Amino acid sequence: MNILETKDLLFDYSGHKVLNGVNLEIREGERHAVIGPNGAGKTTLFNVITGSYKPSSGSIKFQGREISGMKPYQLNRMGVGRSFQITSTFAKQTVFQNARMGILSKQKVRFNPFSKVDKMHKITNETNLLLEQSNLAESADMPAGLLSYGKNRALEICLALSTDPQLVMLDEPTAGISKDETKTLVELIRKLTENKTMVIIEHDMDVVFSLADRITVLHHGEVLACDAPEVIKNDPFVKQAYLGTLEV
Ligand SMILES: Nc1ncnc2c1ncn2[C@@H]1O[C@H](COP(=O)(O)OP(=O)(O)OP(=O)(O)O)[C@@H](O)[C@H]1O
Repeated sequence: MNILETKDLLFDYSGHKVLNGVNLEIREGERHAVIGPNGAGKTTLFNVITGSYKPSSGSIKFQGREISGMKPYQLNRMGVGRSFQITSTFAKQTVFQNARMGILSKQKVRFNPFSKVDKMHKITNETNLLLEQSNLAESADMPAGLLSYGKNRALEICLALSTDPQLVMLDEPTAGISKDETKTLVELIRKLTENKTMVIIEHDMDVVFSLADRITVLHHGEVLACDAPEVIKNDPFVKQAYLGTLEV
């Protein structure tokens, strides 16, 4: 069953067509990578699916329900979580406070020191558990701005998952981090997205091929191919889109 489907999705920036009829099918429970050359429209597609941009036309269905045009917070409440390419954590807040925000929003409550003690206690426990699972427990009291870049990316993923979404969308989670940090982050992503559906935009092909069950290739705002990694790896049109050559 498909958890997410887009049909004939169109989007343009003041006349500059970026999504030219995207038909995407994401199966429930899979880890799905969206790849494509720079400027193919990957981030725009994410922004349209997660409600930051309204599509010019076309349909987006999440769990069978039309979500096109819904606001990001509505989609978040329905079970769609996302991370951003650019760090979106609050630098002056501690790692714990950053993580707690997501947990609070899931419970639809604001932090209030006068709230019932057991309610806040539950939220503190959940936050600590999430930080532990994300290997961030030791940095809980540190301002997020002082984390290493790699740990900040881990916090980013932790935030995307803090609302316990069924579908999590990660935009280039490993951008700008070292090979070693990438390995650690990939293992973290694998662990945290178990039993969830994940869609990831990623340029690092080692990450793509080690994580993805299926891959969609976007090219000039259209789906060029969608298949298992072994098939995509050997697709001559994909090679051409990436390398500008048809050598096989
Ligand atoms: N805010 C914007 N206003 C106008 N054009 C934009 C805007 N954002 C992106 N574009 C253009 O839309 C096209 C697709 O950009 P997008 O960032 O979605 O591609 P991408 O596949 O994610 O690229 P990359 O891999 O480099 O991140 C590009 O031509 C880009 O210049």
